[in-house]
Amino acid sequence: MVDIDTPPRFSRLPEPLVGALRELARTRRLLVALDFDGTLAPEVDDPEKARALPEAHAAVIRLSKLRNTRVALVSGRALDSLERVAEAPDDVLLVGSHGIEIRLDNPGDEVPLDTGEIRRVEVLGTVLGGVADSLDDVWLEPKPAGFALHTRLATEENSRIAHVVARTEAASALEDLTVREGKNVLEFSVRSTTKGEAIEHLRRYVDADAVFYAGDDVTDEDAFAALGADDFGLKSGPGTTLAAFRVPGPTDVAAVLSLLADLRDGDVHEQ
Ligand SMILES: O=P(O)(O)OC[C@H]1O[C@H](O[C@H]2O[C@H](CO)[C@@H](O)[C@H](O)[C@H]2O)[C@H](O)[C@@H](O)[C@@H]1O
Repeated sequence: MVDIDTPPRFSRLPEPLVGALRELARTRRLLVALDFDGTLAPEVDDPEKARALPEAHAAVIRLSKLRNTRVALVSGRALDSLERVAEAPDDVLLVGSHGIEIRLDNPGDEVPLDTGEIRRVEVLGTVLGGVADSLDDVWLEPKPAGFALHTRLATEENSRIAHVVARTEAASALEDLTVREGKNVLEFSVRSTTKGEAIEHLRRYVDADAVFYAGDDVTDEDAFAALGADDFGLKSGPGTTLAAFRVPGPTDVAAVLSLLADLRDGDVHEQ
């Protein structure tokens, strides 16, 4: 590990953040866990068109090839959707559906839905499908254990109605649903796993001495809450957070990841 000045291209990053990153880079075994939408990838209207910024994608690949370093993507997306948009190498661990779906190194780590849960997902689909069909520009994204009700392109009024009616009708049709509010999206699931539980699972699986986590949305706060004193939490964008550090958005997240990769492979140099 070298300890020289931060290269000029990283000079916009706050000094306390860079100092803490240098400390983290010395960790023996590191887990780098990353949210996808709003963190690696800028937000777009069509979720299928979201892609990580090129610098973020390159940093993910570099970090995943470093010794004693594992990278995980921890997303609210269904696992198959995350696989498509993330275009990550096989050695990157993937967590989808806010922790419900997990792709580790070996197949068979998944916990399939039981018949009761499958039936509940079907009922949920009928109820939420009715809400989406009744309002312009409100649409339903299916996931294995539930649905995301998207309102990004809807008017404020339709968005408000969608949220109220969907919550009310889903609650009267099914008990004990997990409902999560995100950016222009309301998510319903028949399982209650969180990103925080996913981080704890990954920490044990990787046997990490420290964890780096970056995220932008309300559901990422569960992951930040799972971090300890030796870990590093990075919030992307505005909003209340438990993370110790914040950057304005995906462009700066990419810069932080590039610097972490440089520091971790002892290759910091003037560019
Ligand atoms: O946990 P994440 O990786 O941040 O995933 C959260 C949700 O991301 C997607 O929706 C969000 O991003 C879309 C693309 O930028 C945007 O159109 C939408 O308004 C956002 O809510 C995804 O579609 C959801 O399934 C994820 O749960």
